[in-house]
Amino acid sequence: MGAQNIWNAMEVAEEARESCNFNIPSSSITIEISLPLPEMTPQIIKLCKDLFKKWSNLEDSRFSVETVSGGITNLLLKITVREEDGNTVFMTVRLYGPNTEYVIDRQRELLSIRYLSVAGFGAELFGVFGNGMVQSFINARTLEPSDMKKPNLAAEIARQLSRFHQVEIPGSKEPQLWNDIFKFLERASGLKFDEHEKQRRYETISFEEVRHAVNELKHLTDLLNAPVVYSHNDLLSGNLMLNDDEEKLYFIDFEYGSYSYRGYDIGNHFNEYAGFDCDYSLYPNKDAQYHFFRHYLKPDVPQEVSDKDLEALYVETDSYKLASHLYWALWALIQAKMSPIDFDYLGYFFLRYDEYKRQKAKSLSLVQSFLANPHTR
Ligand SMILES: Nc1ncnc2c1ncn2[C@@H]1O[C@H](COP(=O)(O)OP(=O)(O)OP(=O)(O)O)[C@@H](O)[C@H]1O
Repeated sequence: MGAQNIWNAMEVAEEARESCNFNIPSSSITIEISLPLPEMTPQIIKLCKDLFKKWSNLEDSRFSVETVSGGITNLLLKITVREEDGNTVFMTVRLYGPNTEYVIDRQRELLSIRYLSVAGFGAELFGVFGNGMVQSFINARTLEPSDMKKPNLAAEIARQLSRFHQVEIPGSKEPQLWNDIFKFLERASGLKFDEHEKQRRYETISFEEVRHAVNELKHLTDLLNAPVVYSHNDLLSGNLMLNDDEEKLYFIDFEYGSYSYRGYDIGNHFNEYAGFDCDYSLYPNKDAQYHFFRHYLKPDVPQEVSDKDLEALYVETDSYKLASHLYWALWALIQAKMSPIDFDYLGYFFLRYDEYKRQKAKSLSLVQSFLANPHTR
């Protein structure tokens, strides 16, 4: 994962276009992400004119550019274009953050965006350029962590996730979870920090122990033969948007999407109930999980889901939630070294790894007794 250079977006666009037969405008322009907005604005306008030829003669004053979010990973801008016929177009321009190619496979992302947007998910892709992409602006509010547990919203997220998991993305259907975790582990275990304090904290980590944890969990979860689906893999509140008037829920941000285990996507989502403070006591209880599973497994007739199917998905989700802790813990270590963002990524590693250790015994014994009981399978 992430082996390609982000600057090969043109090749990526070409490949996506060829394989999907979609016509995505592309531009070779790259935009320096660290520029202040007033200096960046003329370059963004130039980019829009280069991508969308119908605007090439439109006056610059008809474009306005504002910041939507500095995100943890990217810079997102809102572009408003007032066309001469009175029509107004709203778009977003996303600039990839520096070094994000170490944890994000842009080729995989771009291909999936195309197919997911055709299936009705996320923003529409309008164009790609050297270090980013242009998409439709979604008129909706971003959810808060506490929204996700509201029964109506949880049911809607489950229904949408069920549909999302049915989308077929061309290419290999091999689950990527463990490949990604092993790649992260390899990278994360060979880091060196310039700052003494960071290096000291990093050296307290036993990678032998982490490797053992990964192998043990892989071995056990493999025995579950969990269904493999196209997974979002980062379904946190910030990636869920809701238009309250239309009661329409949007999944956004497919940067981490890949074929993976359905229980992983759900367990990862449940871990996000912990919110920005990482309060894992907010992980949904069994009743709340069953509510979600019913709407996920049988969106039209949730009450008809069998106890056996509920229990199986409960065990699957509960074991893969551990994999989500390991994944994001290792991701954080790489970010601690690579990301220019001032965030305590090392601290985040310990938060996720410690939570894995806290949950491990209970979750592993649950899956072991499930596997040992032929009636549950
Ligand atoms: N197409 C869109 N239309 C309107 N708002 C959007 C759109 N895409 C993203 N946003 C808003 O910008 C925020 C950040 O977007 P996104 O999660 O894609 O960026 P990111 O840089 O990957 O952030 P992070 O790394 O924190 O997840 C979202 O939470 C949402 O509020």
